[in-house]
Amino acid sequence: MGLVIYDTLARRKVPFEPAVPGHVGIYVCGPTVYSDPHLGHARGPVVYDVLRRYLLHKGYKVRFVSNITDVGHLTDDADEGEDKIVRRAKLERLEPMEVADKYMWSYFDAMQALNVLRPSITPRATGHIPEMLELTQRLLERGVAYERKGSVYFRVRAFPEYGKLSGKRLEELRAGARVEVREEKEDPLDFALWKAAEPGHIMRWKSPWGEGYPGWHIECTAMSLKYLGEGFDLHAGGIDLQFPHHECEIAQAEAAGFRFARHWMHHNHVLLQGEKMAKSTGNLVLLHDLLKAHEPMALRFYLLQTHYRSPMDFTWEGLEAAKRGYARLLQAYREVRGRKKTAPPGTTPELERALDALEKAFMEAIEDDLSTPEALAAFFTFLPELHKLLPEAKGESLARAEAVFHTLGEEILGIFPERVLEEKLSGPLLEGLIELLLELREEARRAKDYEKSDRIRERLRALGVIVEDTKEGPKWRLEAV
Ligand SMILES: Nc1ncnc2c1ncn2[C@@H]1O[C@H](COP(=O)(O)OP(=O)(O)OP(=O)(O)O)[C@@H](O)[C@H]1O
Ligand SMILES: [Zn+2]
Repeated sequence: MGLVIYDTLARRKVPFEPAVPGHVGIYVCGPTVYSDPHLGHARGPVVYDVLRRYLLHKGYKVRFVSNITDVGHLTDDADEGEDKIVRRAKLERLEPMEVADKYMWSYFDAMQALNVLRPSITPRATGHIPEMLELTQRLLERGVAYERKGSVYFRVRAFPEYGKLSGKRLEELRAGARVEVREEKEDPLDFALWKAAEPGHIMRWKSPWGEGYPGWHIECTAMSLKYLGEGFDLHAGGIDLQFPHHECEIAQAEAAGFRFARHWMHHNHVLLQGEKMAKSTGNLVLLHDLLKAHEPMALRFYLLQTHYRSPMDFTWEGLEAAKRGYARLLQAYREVRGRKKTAPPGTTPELERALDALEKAFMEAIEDDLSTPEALAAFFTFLPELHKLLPEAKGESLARAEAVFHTLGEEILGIFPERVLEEKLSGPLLEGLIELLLELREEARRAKDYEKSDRIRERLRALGVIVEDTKEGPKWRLEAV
């Protein structure tokens, strides 16, 4: 495979070679489902969807695991604070699982609209408590974890490689660490694997150390190892997860004696007015609002216009520009399809050469650390050439052009689902056409051309549109059945 990715752990671009030939295992940290998703939540799924689509195109079998966090993610991302789901449940007066389901489906709906392939497995944290308990137990047995008052903490001191992913140094972290209110930890850097449930805490499970609930980091270690096995190919997520979440995931897995992910990828944030778009701060644009008002594929195109490792500043002007760019591309694809139907047989050598150049530039871009902006640029370099050649283009070359649009645009980038190619007449257009026919019919009646006015009414009736002449003029309705 020619793919090279920037591996956060190696701190450089490395060839992406799966451990088992022909198979790729990917784990992407999914959302904590306590509110509706914002645009930032779509970036990772769309980026890793392109990676997955590229691998599928290359013939790999891909197992793509992306979890749902429905317990254990606390409000301050550390070991204090309230569970995000529980807090929302109190606010909305719902069961915690009602909150989780409500926002999980809200997230899935948005992902479907964005043409993101469904994960092969979507494990929920609450469905994997036994696996987390087993891993915690194993860490205790190996002396890298300890129990205090029903909670179990990971002993960071016992894992000298802690910090290798984020490049953070233990002394600096320790100097900057908050001193915990409860003096349970041996070291402020230690983190919870299991937390004792306080009286009244709703989400709780039985454990060897009393009733409690899991820490956020242990979820992903347990679920990724369960479904992808030791030494799986890729673990990915947003850069905010690099530390502490992913650093802790590595510590838990490796201190337990398991080989963990071979490669790590992190996508940068979507920003709004220079700040991270985030539900916790309310600095956001909701995905559902965007998807209602704008073509979802233009939104996907917008996300892909920035390289995943660069921050992306969301602006309304940027979105409008992306819509125009996407429309140009889609229009060209539709024209190719239209012309192909009537074109004479044969090939057009210049078009063949332009397609060769497009395919080469596109694949080089994707294989160079998933450079979707350059892959899109390759299309825009191709467009003027295409428009020049279209009027004279021959059938076989047009058929190839259509296939190239499909392979690169839909199979790999996922921006041309069947839906956008159908040039369907929509409601407002059809209503306008009926109104226009009724106007012409009125003109015919005024000119006493009854043969024409009756013909219009009969033809409409045959199509299921009933025209009635009333005192206020002609009215129309659709036949009930
Ligand atoms: N603005 C953003 N841009 C890109 N990715 C984001 C952004 N915000 C969150 N993510 C990513 O979305 C995934 C799910 O995030 P999660 O639900 O844990 O977010 P959160 O931290 O609870 O919410 P938020 O950060 O919005 O307050 C993570 O991989 C995270 O990195
Ligand atoms: Zn995770």
